[in-house]
Amino acid sequence: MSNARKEQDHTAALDRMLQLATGYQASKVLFTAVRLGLFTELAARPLPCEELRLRLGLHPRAARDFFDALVALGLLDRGEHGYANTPTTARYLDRGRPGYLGGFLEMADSRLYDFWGTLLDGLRTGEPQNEIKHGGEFFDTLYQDPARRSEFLQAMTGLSMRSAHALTDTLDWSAHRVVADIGCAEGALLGHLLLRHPHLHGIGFDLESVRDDFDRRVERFGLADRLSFTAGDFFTDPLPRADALVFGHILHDWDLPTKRMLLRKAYEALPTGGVVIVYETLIDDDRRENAPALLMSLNMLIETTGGFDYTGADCRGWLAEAGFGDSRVRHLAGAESMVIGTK
Ligand SMILES: C[S@@+](CC[C@H](N)C(=O)[O-])C[C@H]1O[C@@H](n2cnc3c(N)ncnc32)[C@H](O)[C@@H]1O
Repeated sequence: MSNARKEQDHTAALDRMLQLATGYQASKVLFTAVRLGLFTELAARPLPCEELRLRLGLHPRAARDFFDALVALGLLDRGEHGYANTPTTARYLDRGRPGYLGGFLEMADSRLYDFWGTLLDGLRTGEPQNEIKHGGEFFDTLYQDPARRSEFLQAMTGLSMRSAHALTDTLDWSAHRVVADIGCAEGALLGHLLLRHPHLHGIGFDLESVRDDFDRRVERFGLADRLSFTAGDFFTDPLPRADALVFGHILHDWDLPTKRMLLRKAYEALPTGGVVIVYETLIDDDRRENAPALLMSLNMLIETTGGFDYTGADCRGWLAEAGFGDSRVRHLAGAESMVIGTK
């Protein structure tokens, strides 16, 4: 390799490193815009700088820099009528739209941003850095505060939306009748799936404390005759009987013995020919490429006592141990993939 080429490579790698080093600034600009409701404010029409500033209650000193930083980051457009949403922020960051993803960003800001500040402590001790840093169980502790519970569950809906759509569209559902979503949160996956596939019935299985949030969200779908909630604890209760069981972002919350236990329970609950669908930010088998999945695994260090993300090959191994004769990995959307095991 020539010296000039080596120098170019260094420069590119250095630029990338510096971009990573200041990534928290860009994150915080995005979080703050979501928290201010800036994208919702722009839903009806573009707004000139001064009007947008006044509506958001910002001091004049840095408002223009803030808005133009969002333009430079590709999160706003600016034209003759002022600042406007991009097609993507209009679709995903306007609180009035059904695809609103801001719940996840709001939670990333209000909880995770500070918790990640003590990543080093987590790496040194192996202990979570969130509300349970000084003891307690994650879901029990979080769900004691109804506002935090709802914020978390809405965040899950936002986080899982793209995979839920991909799962609905890419899998052949014609052979299935009853689908149970284990740890269903607000039930958005089942709502979307059942609207698209009218022959399906759905069971959302989650802790009793999630029931109200589930009912509130699925009411909008008008699916009361085909979609129900079963309260249960997957540590102590059997899983609902269904011919397809979905585990979305469940296994990564727990340690290896729990992951194995849940897949064994899934095997017991399914009829022959039934399927289990596990979806997450699966790490690539060589553990070099899917950075969001590896960062998600570190997020499990921050959030849980024993959770971690894993590769498709890992999951296929656990499925085989649980008795599933056949399994395959399929990409869903973005950094997420699913593993499908057939009994
Ligand atoms: C990380 S969230 C994933 C939610 C959803 N599946 C998704 O992908 O968006 C984990 C879910 O598991 C539920 N959960 C936690 N512990 C549980 C338990 N012991 N039994 C049943 N559900 C549980 C939580 O209430 C929460 O809804």
